[in-house]
Amino acid sequence: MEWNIAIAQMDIAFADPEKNKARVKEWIEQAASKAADIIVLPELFTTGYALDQMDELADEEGVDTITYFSKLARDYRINIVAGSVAKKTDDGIFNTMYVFNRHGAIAKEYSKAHLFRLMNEEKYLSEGQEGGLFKLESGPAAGLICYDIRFPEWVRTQMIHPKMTPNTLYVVAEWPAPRIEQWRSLLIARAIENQCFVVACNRVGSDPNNEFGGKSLVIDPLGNVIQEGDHTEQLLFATIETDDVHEVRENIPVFQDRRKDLYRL
Ligand SMILES: NC(=O)CCC(=O)C(=O)O
Repeated sequence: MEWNIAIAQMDIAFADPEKNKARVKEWIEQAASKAADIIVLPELFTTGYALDQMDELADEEGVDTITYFSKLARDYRINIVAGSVAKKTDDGIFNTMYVFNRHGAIAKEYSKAHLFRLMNEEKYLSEGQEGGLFKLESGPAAGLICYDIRFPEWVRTQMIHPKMTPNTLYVVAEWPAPRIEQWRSLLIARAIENQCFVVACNRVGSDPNNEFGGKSLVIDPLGNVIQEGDHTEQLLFATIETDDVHEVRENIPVFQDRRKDLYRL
């Protein structure tokens, strides 16, 4: 299926959810006006890494995020990978991705599984316990949040689910500029080893602790970069053909050739 993607490579106003939500609405309007099927937003796009203010800023049970983005998805008939937001629950605060389909229904809620100590996440946030698989009209997909991409075993766990093999990985991030080449290499590796598309949205700009690197990417199942952002705010577009995944997997049948007798995954 031909699938038109928009990536909102945005700056994030620190600790200012209302400003960020208003800004994102504009990106969604623009993406929809250019016939995008889906728009992808960055990690913690409502608050940024205002971790020590999360008690006040985090969205109680995600209600505000669900109400706001479900309506936008429906109004603009666009699927939304709503990056991630801080979600407050009785079990702690999670770094949670919401995916809405174009009817406004929640297709997925996924909380970041691997917390990034270098940015103090483990001091303020709780770890997600479940995988990121979901389905849209374009077929099976999976969500990953930033540091998650450093764990190929976690990505592979999603890919070998008995009921569906994602054709696309959606990655949302606040990845700092000094390690941006690692971001690029890791994403290309995940695309090649899993023979799938990777659609990755990183923020730009800076907060009190980090400068962020942009370089949002769309990568095909052979590892070719088909769209790439620079380090400025921009709405990026790409069209992918999700059926290409089948040809690549037939040509080099990595999933069939796995030695399940030699390793556990
Ligand atoms: N927000 C994050 O998870 C950042 C991950 C990161 O920078 C890394 O190097 O890994």
